[in-house]
Amino acid sequence: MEERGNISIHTENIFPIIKKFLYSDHEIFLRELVSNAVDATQKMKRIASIGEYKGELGELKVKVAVDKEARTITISDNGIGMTAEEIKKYINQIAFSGAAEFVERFKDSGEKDQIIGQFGLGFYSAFMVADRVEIVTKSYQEGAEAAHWTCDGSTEFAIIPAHKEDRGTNVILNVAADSDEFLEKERIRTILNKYCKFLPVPVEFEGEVINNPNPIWTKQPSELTDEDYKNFYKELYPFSEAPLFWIHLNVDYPFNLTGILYFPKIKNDFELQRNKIQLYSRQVFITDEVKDVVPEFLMLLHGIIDSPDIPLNVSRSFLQADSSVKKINTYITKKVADKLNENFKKDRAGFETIWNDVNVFVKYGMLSDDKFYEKAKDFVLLQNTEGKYYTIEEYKALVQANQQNKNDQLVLLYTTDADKQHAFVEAAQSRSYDVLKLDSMIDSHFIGLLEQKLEKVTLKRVDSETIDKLIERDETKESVLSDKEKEDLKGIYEQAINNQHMIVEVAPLSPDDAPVVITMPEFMRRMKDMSKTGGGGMMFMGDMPDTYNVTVNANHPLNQRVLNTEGETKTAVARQAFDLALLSQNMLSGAALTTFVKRSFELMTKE
Ligand SMILES: Nc1ncnc2c1ncn2[C@@H]1O[C@H](COP(=O)(O)OP(=O)(O)OP(=O)(O)O)[C@@H](O)[C@H]1O
Repeated sequence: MEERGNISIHTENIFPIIKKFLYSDHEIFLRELVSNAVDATQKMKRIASIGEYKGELGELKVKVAVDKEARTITISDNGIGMTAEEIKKYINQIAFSGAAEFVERFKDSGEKDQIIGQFGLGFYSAFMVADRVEIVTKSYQEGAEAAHWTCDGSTEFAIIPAHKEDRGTNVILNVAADSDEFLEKERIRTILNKYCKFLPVPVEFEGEVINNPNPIWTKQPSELTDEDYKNFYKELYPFSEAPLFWIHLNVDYPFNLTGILYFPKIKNDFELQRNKIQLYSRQVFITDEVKDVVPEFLMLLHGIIDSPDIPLNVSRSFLQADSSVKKINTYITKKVADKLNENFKKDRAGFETIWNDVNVFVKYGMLSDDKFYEKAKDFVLLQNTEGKYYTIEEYKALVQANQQNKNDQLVLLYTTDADKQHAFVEAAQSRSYDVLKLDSMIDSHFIGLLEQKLEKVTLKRVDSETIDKLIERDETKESVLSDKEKEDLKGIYEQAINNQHMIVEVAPLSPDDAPVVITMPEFMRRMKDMSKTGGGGMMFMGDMPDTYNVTVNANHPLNQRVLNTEGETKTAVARQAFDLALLSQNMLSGAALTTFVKRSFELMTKE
């Protein structure tokens, strides 16, 4: 006997609204229906395990089939099935009211783009691609009669008795004219691969099981070998280099979370490596946009997070404030820090070999998360120009005796380019100073962080001052020139250089130091760096030409010669000395270099 009825929901015509809402993400209908089928088989397994089902369980499985001729997609399972009464309750009432609620909540929301794809619409999502949906189902309960339900997405439905041998449910979608793409086998295969790859029950398509029902994150770490982790990484990212190491996440209180996070080999273009963490909920793929769920600095990691506690059906602003999301954030941060610390402690040499790959990530974490800083400060490594690694404390101890200035500040020297700044590095080494290599993009921020966190420590780039001033002592150097001679020498150089952005100063350095030294003060360069990365409200600095200090060494014999030379040669020699200083710092190029070479030949010819 056929029964017809009306689905009792208040919103009329939710179908067109939903279709419009989910326009960009129609494909999730398959995820929803396959997950329902998986749920039904898992419920069956549970019912059998507690002895409430005496019949044959069979091999629990979900099948997906496409019939292009008949224009249908069928999702079948041998799960618990439904009686006609249950269809009325679960499909007519629950599924439809869920869809109605969705429309009510989000129809005026400006955030709809963000929630699309994260909000599981459940069974109703079938109507995004089908103009008629049928359910043929038979409950596992003894003596149950099969039922056949049909609905065109409006609020009307029909149920008739049906003939079905086996327990379980077939959901048949009669694909709508505008959804032809879903009748293509390849399209269906792609969608299954995206969302269903790790569902816990075998999913068969075209005679093949398309999923891995027991992915390694659902197992205990003690059951797994390094090979297992590496193979799984390959399965996820077939084209990536092997990971450096990994963390197996596994908590069930106060929230539920499993997963594996891999440390990839990080290239400097880390922007490109984002969206490599996939979010699952009970092995169903949800999204690879895990912003807000995973701390920002951990977005560089790869892998999988699986949690039913992450609310998927809410908007982004809600997600940020959600307490389980916050706890998950804290937990992941802690696990990552602990893992790094463990690697550092267990195998210092090994840790040093991967430092190049993890340093950007660790520094990024220290900058963006205070709790991470507190843990990482004990294993973050500093590398010097000789390639040796030190922790912060080890390094402070190393330079303590020799690099304290007159104000009791420890001055840590660094280079951003050991080749270009070679003359300065060498000058520093001649005084037995140690020089750190801080040359990645993140280091300019990291330097600021160290100064802010470490007491009585300041960092200076080797070329920010002349060697005497780099680490200031109380001693004053005698000048062999009188004040009048110094004044004259300054005038000669100013005339020879003839550039208002080169500030000339005559100072008594050691006779062994270079005759002319060009430096850019640390604070000036940092402000310019900040303006380049857009921070600190220093935008205007970016447009200013570089200004340098030119220190003329009063005690160098060359400068005494400049003073004593007559005529044009005087300026030529001063200019020559200045150009040589530029040259040693890779600052001489183009026309200036050509002029320099010509002048060199002229001076040599004169001698
Ligand atoms: N293949 C199936 N076998 C048995 N029962 C099913 C099947 N598909 C759906 N149901 C029943 O219909 C109900 C409604 O399904 P629907 O997908 O709309 O919501 P849900 O699965 O409860 O929640 P979600 O929004 O997470 O999908 C299910 O809870 C289940 O009881």
